[in-house]
Amino acid sequence: MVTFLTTCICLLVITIILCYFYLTRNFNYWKNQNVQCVKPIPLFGSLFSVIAQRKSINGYLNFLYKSTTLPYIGFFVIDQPSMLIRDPALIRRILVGDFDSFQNRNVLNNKYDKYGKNLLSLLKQPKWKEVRSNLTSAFSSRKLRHMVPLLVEVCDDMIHYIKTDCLNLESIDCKNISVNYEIDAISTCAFGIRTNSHENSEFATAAKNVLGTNLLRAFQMGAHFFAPLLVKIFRMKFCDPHSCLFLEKVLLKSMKERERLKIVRHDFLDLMKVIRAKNPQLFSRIVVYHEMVIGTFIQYLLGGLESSGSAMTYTIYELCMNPTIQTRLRNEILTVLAKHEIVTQETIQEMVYLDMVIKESLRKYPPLPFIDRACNTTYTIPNTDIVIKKGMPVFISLTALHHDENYFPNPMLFDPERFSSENKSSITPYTYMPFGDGYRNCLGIQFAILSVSLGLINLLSNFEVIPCKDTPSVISYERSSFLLTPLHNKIYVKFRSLND
Ligand code: HEM
Repeated sequence: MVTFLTTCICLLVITIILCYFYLTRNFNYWKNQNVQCVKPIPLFGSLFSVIAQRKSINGYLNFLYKSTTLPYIGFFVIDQPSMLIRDPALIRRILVGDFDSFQNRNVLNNKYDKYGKNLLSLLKQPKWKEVRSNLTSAFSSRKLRHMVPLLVEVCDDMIHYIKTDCLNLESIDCKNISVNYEIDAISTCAFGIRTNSHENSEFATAAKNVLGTNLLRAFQMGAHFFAPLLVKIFRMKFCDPHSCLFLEKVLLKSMKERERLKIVRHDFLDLMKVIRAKNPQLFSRIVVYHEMVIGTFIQYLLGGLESSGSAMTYTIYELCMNPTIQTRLRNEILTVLAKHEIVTQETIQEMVYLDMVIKESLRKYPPLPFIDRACNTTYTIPNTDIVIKKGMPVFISLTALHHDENYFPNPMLFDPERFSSENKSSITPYTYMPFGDGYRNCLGIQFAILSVSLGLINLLSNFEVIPCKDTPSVISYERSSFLLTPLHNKIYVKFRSLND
């Protein structure tokens, strides 16, 4: 009995020692190359504060950025050496000049994940390039022109909802209104599905739950970035499968209906038919085609609803806290609208101050607060001996760059003048990138700006936004989210009719 117990203890000690050596095998990687780095802890790497939920991943990258003035700093994602790039010139190389060495994101693309495997943002080369070039034309200026009247209808739903349900409320969560508006905007413009998410629809709930709202979902998503082994072992999914299944059924029903009635809308679904006809070998099986369409539908919702919804929310919040800016913007909107019978893309382009306000809002609050790339070759940082090995992730903190006093003096001040025609040329390249940059930047930039602009035009020409008792004086953020999500995912304001 004693021998058995001794053997067990010995085996346990040996296992612990082996695990220790395995988990710490890379811990000298940066030290050996004389790169400043954060001291790692076995099992957590440098991410103890993130795993313990003391900091969000965005908060951690921000902290790393501020902890040095050097062009880069090393850290460890569990056992994997990783790097935060601070220097704009090196950022430019990674995103553009040396893109061939940084074509993929660090996030895992899991072949067992029916919905996740077709998300463009998760795809790896060479499939990524093929899909991206096919999808790019969905957002051409001609397509966007067709979308304006559809977006106007969706704005009408939002304004109607606020007028009938919100005006006598003391506080209204403008995040919920903005996200509902964006769900309707993406669904109608890209897929011809007319939803009214403000009316508490099942569709809106499923769309919001794709990313998930609870801690387990946050963990599963985070694991795709930081613990791919766990994803493989436990066959985790990037998106919530129940919500995806619901959305799949709605989409397939809408596709069948369009086939039956021979409806042509020149939207994303029609574009997918053209792509299929041009690439029969790619979509030889209907299941593959459907998976691709559904994957893209979910990608647009994922890419669009939280980020565009947040962009609109934070802009509303800043306008609420800065009444002078709000009045100036409303005056511009009303003056331009008075000159035109209908709103078109040209009408929106005349609203120069609106563009400045949105840009400043995306600076102060980049909805996707960091971007990442995985090195796909062995890369030596130019003019140094520092090697980034194949497979190593590099990160760029958008929040940290956007809030860097050296690039944006008095960074916490909401000042749209930074983007006036006189001032914008003095912004250092690669320090302002709310949509990322380079070949793998955001696919939906123009659509995002169009939908946020139209949403704000309609809100401000109907209502005044004022603070209420629940409006925070400074915004705090959720620590479990990798997006820039406000605390409890809510921001309260009050809407007052302009006719009062
Ligand atoms: C204000 C709103 C938005 C913001 C701030 C935003 C921001 C971003 C950022 C920072 C990235 C990563 C870029 C990089 O790694 O360099 C990204 C990627 C992406 N975004 Fe957006 N986005 C917005 C709206 C949208 C919309 C409306 C759509 C689609 C309808 C969309 C679709 C995508 C896709 C598909 C990708 C992945 C592109 C690829 O990997 O090739 N985004 N977005």
